[in-house]
Amino acid sequence: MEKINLEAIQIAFDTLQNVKDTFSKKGWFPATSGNLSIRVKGTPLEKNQSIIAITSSGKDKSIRTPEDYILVKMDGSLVLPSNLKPSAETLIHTSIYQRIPNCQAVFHIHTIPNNLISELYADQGKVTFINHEIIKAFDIWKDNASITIPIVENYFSIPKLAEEISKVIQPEVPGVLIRNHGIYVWGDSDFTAKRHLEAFEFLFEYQMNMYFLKKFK
Ligand SMILES: CSCCC(=O)C(=O)COP(=O)(O)O
Ligand SMILES: [Zn+2]
Repeated sequence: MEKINLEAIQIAFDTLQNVKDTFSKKGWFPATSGNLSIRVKGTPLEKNQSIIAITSSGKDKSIRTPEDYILVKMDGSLVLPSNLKPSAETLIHTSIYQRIPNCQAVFHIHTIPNNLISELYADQGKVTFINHEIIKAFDIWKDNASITIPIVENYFSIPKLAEEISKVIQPEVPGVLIRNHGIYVWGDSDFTAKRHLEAFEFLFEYQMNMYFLKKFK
């Protein structure tokens, strides 16, 4: 059995609970969608030895239960025997931890704005935002700042989806859109991942509103 610090597990579960409650209040987990994870063990350099705490699959994420989180290894297997099922999208989380140096938290949500933007710009495979103050939330501090987020197709096979995501993501842009599915974001802490997610959702809502304003003016 893996040696894991019990205190680290408790901190990770408590953190995920706070994030889950906060996102749930924003309506960011419709119809049991979405999943969250935090690295519990292993430094970013020991990518394959890492252990993450991740949300269980198919739960109503607005409700707290003792079965909400589970520990998994980088191959998606459980650290301890359990009847609980980790997120069906666990392999997307583990591939992001393995691909991105310093990744400590990965959050995934489905919203109308992120789905609409992913569909509107799917043919380009990316969407760029320029000259928004909120781009500073991605630690980009310059005039005429821009950020381009990649968009991948929504494959039914999670290993295939994880592989496609792994191919397009870059450490400098902490997110990826999946067409008509949702967004994955990450950060070097849960605080940073949350900031990135809020900034992306702000940009998507802005762009969506601007699209309709221009169409009907
Ligand atoms: C009704 S949501 C379909 C699955 C999904 O996309 C998702 O984000 C939730 O999956 P999980 O297994 O993590 O609950
Ligand atoms: Zn999803």
